[in-house]
Amino acid sequence: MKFGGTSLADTEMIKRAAEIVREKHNEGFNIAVIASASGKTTDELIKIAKNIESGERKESIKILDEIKSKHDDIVKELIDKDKVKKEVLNEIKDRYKELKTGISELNKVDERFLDYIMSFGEKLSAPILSGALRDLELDSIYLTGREAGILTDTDYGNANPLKETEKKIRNKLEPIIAKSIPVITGFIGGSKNGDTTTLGRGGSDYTASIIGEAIKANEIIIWTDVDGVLTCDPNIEPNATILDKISYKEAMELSYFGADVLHPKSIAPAIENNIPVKVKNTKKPKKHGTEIIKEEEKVEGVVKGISAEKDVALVNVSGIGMIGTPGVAAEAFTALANEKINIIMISTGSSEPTISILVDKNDLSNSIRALRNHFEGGAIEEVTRDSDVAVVSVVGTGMAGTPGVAGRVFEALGKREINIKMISQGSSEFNISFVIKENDVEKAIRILHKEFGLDKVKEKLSR
Ligand SMILES: Nc1ncnc2c1ncn2[C@@H]1O[C@H](COP(=O)(O)OP(=O)(O)O)[C@@H](O)[C@H]1O
Ligand SMILES: N[C@@H](CC(=O)OP(=O)(O)O)C(=O)O
Repeated sequence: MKFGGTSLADTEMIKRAAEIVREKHNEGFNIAVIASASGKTTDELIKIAKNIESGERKESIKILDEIKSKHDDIVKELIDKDKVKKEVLNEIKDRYKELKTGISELNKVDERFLDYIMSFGEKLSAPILSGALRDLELDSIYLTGREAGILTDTDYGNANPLKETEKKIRNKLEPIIAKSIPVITGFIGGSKNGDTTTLGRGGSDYTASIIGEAIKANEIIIWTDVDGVLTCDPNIEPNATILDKISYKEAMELSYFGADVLHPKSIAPAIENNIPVKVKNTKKPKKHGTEIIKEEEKVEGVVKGISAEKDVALVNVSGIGMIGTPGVAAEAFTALANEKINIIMISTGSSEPTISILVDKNDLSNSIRALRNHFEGGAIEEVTRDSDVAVVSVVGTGMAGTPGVAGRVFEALGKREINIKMISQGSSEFNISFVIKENDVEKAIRILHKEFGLDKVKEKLSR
């Protein structure tokens, strides 16, 4: 079971989370619990890092003090047993002192130190949730991701578990789970050289599936603040409806292109072992939520969901000299790969020789630099950027082999004057993704949600 930041945001929510764990335990299940940082703590920790960078040390200590007192207040209100309360408050005090010392000793925040700072949110919330379980007379211990066996590479900010992780987790957790309920920090791991690493924003879902895979869990439950995976982001379309069942593939596509409710990497470990992933609402544990499984359920409307990602940018590489010059695309990809830049989407033009490459917005400057450096003086005449873009993805396994879906998508958008800058459809045909102006995203999602009747499906969202 993984509880997201929204599910651990305050005393009331942590109480609910602990009750959910108790109920499942009383049904006879062995459980490993993964905790995200409480509420927006990770964002606050990033602010600390930014303040250190800009020399505002006083401000960073002020934010740290606020984080400490917020967590202290939760513990005082949440935990009744004096012994447990003392243990958890001491843990918070120790972590506070550790980070305060770290802050006062450093002037520059490199990516390694940023991971160290960001890890403190989970290091504060997980002991609290474990304490809440002990307060309910359950046997529980608190572990960091590293202590649980998550060993990663040193790709700070986006670390990947090493091969030996699976066995390490199994050896460590199996004996614990048999007699206790471990509460493990989500999002963080440790490298071989002893550094703390993080798995990418929203990465606690990934921790849950890494651990679920290692201990061969019967199911992985992601507890969050909505009733499940919805047909689209409910903040954009309030008529979003709940998807009872979706396939691993559909969940991967929706999360890859912006459905925050799941981390895109969290599905792969579940697929390997065919472990069902459930997404449920912490405030309404009795509701069925969404079940993510292997089997594909084709729905009548063909399209199941729509997602969008705004943190992207387009890089265009163009020049007459590219015509008939083999290997230009390969060179562009290599230049980006050498900088560890992930290519989200590509398209090529023939009348105007252009290669358009969609990358993460954070990678834009590095992409431009890498391509200009590589191609300067050669076949490429121009490397330009367009950061006023977003990618929208229309997903549904039933789309494969159903003619006319793309036609409907683009006709509906064309009629409402939404200009398409780039299109991609994989050979699996259950996903059409396209790039539009950032400002058009909300409008496009609402148009397509209606066009494919997604607002008419079963249940509406309730929070
Ligand atoms: N297709 C979608 N289905 C469900 N939630 C979505 C979707 N797209 C975006 N979201 C957003 O994701 C949020 C849950 O993710 P997140 O804020 O990371 O929660 P948690 O703290 O539980 O990890 C929801 O509150 C919702 O606003
Ligand atoms: N706390 C981390 C990891 C995480 O997964 O959080 P959440 O479950 O609240 O999305 C973050 O904010 O990125």
